[in-house]
Amino acid sequence: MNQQTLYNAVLGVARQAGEAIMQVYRRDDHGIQEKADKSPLTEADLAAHEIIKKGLAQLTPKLPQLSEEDTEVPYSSRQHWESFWMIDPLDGTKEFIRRNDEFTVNIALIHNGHPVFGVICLPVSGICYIGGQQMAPVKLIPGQPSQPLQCRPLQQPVKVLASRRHKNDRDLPFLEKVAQQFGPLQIDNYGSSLKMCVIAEGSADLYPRLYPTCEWDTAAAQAILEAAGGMMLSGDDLQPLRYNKPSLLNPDFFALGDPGFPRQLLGAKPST
Ligand SMILES: Nc1ncnc2c1ncn2[C@@H]1O[C@H](COP(=O)(O)O)[C@@H](OP(=O)(O)O)[C@H]1O
Ligand SMILES: [Mg+2]
Repeated sequence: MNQQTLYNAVLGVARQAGEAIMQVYRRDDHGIQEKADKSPLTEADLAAHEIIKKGLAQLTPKLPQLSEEDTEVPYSSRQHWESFWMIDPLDGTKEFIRRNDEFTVNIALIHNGHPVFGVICLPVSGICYIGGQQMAPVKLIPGQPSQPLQCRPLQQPVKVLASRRHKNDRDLPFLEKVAQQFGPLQIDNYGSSLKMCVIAEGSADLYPRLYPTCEWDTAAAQAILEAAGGMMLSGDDLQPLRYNKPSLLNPDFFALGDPGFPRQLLGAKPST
């Protein structure tokens, strides 16, 4: 199977997972449980996980998988993986539970610690974002021609994206610094990896994430955003986020539509 055929087949797997999620979403009862870390888990997360696991195993039997719903594999094993699938079967579980439609299916291919391909689907609308190093990034809207994704140059008012649920007391000092340089900001809130997609389609400039996330929350989005001309930089070293680390937690990061965004605004971490 050539690469484009494989990537399109992975898109099909993500869409199937989205359909399974919608079957649960339409029910009154989402089958909510609590995970060991107190975060919620629904029947939809598990149904999507199973579909993706089986679908990717059929397509690429030799490639390992790491999913939010199956993180048992120890670092001593996975550190030897050159390529693997990184999966968040349902990103934005809290949005799913609150029924605001802002949740996504995320599948990324990681190669040597970097995401080289990603697909993100929004089950409610059927919209998908797909792209990577070997595939021009596009937005797929059901019933419409595919739309190329291209980040926009930084413009004023600077449009900043933020989580709906997770905030940090370092957010405000950081945003004040950006506003001092660029003037009043426009701030929009979205759940899930959708925030990076909005930057990739050229509708926003910046998403500072100064609150923890895990590698599966960002991998697919990073592949798509980078292919669209943007960046996802670690707050630690201002280098692109890396994957398959001993800890699967991401550092603080900044998703940028314009790679020329002033580094001095990102570099000095605001005091806590
Ligand atoms: N304390 C924490 N540690 C690690 N990741 C966290 C976290 N709190 C939230 N997240 C991550 O943030 C994601 C939601 O981001 P947002 O607030 O932008 O919608 C969650 O995705 P899931 O819904 O897949 O669990 C979860 O992985
Ligand atoms: Mg997630």
